Formats: sequence, C-alpha cells, structure tokens
Amino acid sequence: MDDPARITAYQALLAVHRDEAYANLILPSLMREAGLSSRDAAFATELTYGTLRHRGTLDAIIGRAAERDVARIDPPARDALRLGAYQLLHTRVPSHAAVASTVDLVRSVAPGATGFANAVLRRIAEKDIDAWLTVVAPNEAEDPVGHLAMVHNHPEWIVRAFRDALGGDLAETARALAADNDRPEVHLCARPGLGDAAELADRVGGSPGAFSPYAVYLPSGAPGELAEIRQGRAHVQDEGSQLVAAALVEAPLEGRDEQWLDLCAGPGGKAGLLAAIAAQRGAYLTAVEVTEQRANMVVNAVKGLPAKVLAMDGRLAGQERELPEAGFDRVLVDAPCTGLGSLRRRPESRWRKQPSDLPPLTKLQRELLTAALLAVRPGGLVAYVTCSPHPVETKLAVTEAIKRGQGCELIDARAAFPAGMPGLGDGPTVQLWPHRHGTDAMFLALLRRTM
Ligand SMILES: C[S@@+](CC[C@H](N)C(=O)[O-])C[C@H]1O[C@@H](n2cnc3c(N)ncnc32)[C@H](O)[C@@H]1O
Repeated sequence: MDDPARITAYQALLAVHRDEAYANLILPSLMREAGLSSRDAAFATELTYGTLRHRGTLDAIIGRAAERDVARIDPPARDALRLGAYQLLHTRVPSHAAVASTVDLVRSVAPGATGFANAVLRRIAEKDIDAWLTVVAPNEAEDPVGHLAMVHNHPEWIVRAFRDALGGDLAETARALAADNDRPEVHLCARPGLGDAAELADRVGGSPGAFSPYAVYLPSGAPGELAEIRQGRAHVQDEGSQLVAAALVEAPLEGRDEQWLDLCAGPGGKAGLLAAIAAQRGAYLTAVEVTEQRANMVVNAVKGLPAKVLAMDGRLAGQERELPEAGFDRVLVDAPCTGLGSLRRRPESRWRKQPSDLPPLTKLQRELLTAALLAVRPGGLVAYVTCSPHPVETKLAVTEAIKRGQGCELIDARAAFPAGMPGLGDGPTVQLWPHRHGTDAMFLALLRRTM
C-alpha cells in the first residue's frame, strides 16, 4: 500500500490503543521513520489527532453501521475503520477515496475483514455527521448530558464535571466541550530577563499572547526546532500555566519575600518561569519533585537561575530540614490531577481517563496542600493550582482545607491576573477555560496563612 500518511496514522492509532502510547510522542517518531513529506506529515497528524479526539462518536456510528459493538471488531480492522469513518465524516477527502484507501488498508492489516469494512464504510458514507448524530445521540431534552457527550465527543463523566464547574450552564458546557475539539495553538513563554514577548513573537513568526506578558502564540510548526528554545530564551508552556504561576508572585505580600517553594515542580515549566522572576526580584526558588527523572528535567529548566531542586516527596514539606516549617514566603502547589483541563492538547486522554482516577489524586492533592500550608510562613501565600476544572479537585479541595481549620483564608485570586482580563468569574478562586480564554482550563486558589 503506497499511502504513507494513512499508514503512519494507522500505526499511531494502533500504538495508542494497543500499547497505551501517547500520540504526541509516538506520531513524530513514526513520521520521522517513514520520512514523510511536510504535506503528508500534516495529513497524518490531522488524521491521527482527529480520529483520536472523535473516537466516542466514531465508535457509536461504526457500531450502528456494523450492527455490532465496536468492542467485538478485531483491533486492526477497528482502528482502520475509525480512520476511514473520520475521513468520511470530518474531512474533505472525497467519499470514494476515503472508502477505497481504508479498504486497501484493511486488506493489508486484517485481510479477512476486507468485505466487512467495505460494507460498513459504504453505510457510513450514506449520511453526513449531522445526520448520523441524530441517529446515535440521545434525545437532548431527555438526556442532556448523554446528548452533549455524543455530540462533542467526551465521556459523560467529564461532561458532568464541566457542567458542575460551570454552575450547571449547559450552553456554556457545550462551548467548553467544543473548544476541546479544536486544535490548540502552541504557546511559548518568553524567559523573563532574556527579552519580552513582542521580541520573541517577531523572531519566531508568532504573535504576543492576549493575557500573559510572557506568552507568544505559534500557529504552526515544531517548537523544538526553534533556536530560542534550544538557547533557553523561551519554553513551551500553555498561557494559562504562565498566568497561574505568575499570579502567585504578583499577589501582594507583606513582609519578607525571598524564599519561594514549588512543591510539585516536574517537568519544570512553572519552576522555570518562577526562578526567572525570582532572579529579577532577588528571591530564591526551591523546587521539589518526587520523581527522579522529572526532578532532572526541573534541574534543566532552572539552570543558571537562583534555584535548587530537591528530589523528594512534597508531603514532607514543613517537617524536613530542607523544607522547614514556616520557611517560605510563597508556595506553589501545582498538584497532580486528572488533567481534564488540557484534553485539547492530548487527543487520546479523554478516553483513557476514568472516574476511578479521582480518589487517589484527591487524597494526594489534600496532603500536598496541607504540607504547603505548613511550609509557608504566617502571612505568606500558597497558590493551589490544578490543570483540571473538576470541582472535587478544585474548589472542594480548598474549602476542605479551610474547614479543617488549617489557619488559612482565601484571598481574591482575580486581582493577581492582568488588569481587565475577562471571564474570571465571581472569585475568590479563578477557573480559566479554553472557550473563554484560549488557555488550558487551569484552576487557581490563593490562600494566605493566618497563624
Ligand atoms: C501537574 S504536575 C506539575 C507540573 C509542573 N509544575 C510544571 O509546570 O511543569 C505534578 C507533578 O507532581 C509530581 N508529584 C506527584 N506526587 C508528588 C509528591 N508527593 N511530591 C512532589 N511531587 C509530586 C508529579 O511527578 C508531577 O511531576
């Protein structure tokens, strides 16, 4: 089969579904191995990411057209069918080409299923996506969550989490889900002290971000190839991540402001930004990361800056000589979380995550926040951050800490964002959203230790 873009996309899908590979890691290496032209690489990327994002709906449509549950279709034929259905329903590839190329693919990877694939694809090609959605989506009035889940390609438990985070507003929930299906721009962070965002934007052909003073948007291209990144003048970081890290050090603080702590630092995006700001302000960053390999990445991210990295468990903060009780003025807890706020950047992840991921994470989040509140000095600030809007990981974690009587109070985090930034809600916590801000859905609570 002489169709390198489709074969590469198929191999990527198989690796994601069979080996639990990450598309953003496996696809570039498969494309390199196949020596794809830039045109074929763009097509393979569109096919892989699009098919992964739309998997829930594609599977429902394939199941209906095949008159059997997709779980009962052999994996090679199933992934080829997903690829074919995606082309038929979501791209401008002419139907006959989508069917013929997919049947060729099935012939080479699952020869026994060629006739079956041909019949299923022809049935799918009879309707467009809107017509199929009327067939497979539950009735909107009777089952609004099920309807949104099918129309916007998300598992129902994630739809419910977004709805709850948005105060039950289903119309806005629909916009939030739709934004997860758009291909996000790459965001760069200009390293403070080494030039500003406008200069960086000029050099890389991007545009300055809408909100973060460090952000640059890159519409396309491979950021790893940029000299600015290789030279440490910029790093790849979502604008929302920049904003919540900067909010910790923008918030007003009375008294000493020299010792900063990042309790969950790996791989080092926020630590790099904080340490660069620390260099300008005469402060010093201690960065903690439990995983040895990620701690090494943090070492790299803060090289040449006033910072040290400790490979240890952040839950020991406040109890260890190197992380003494009340030893820090500002503390970031960028807690391990479900990552529901960055689904747009990892197309396969929404189908891989499970509600059962939540309990161990929420336990760890609460333990890390407790440790942070011990390590910060009275009057000092803790920023509790997640890359998830799930209320159990966000507001509930914070209200529980306050209820536990840990001697802290919430301060209005909105004041620590750039003046005039819209869509920050009623406070005191802030939830960013892709559909409101073009950022990942980062959550920030700012807590002041009161005693
Ligand atoms: C959300 S990520 C942090 C991202 C990071 N702040 C950045 O901007 O690049 C959470 C990190 O916490 C680390 N982690 C998990 N449990 C931890 C613990 N008990 N103590 C310290 N770090 C922990 C994870 O390995 C992971 O690297």
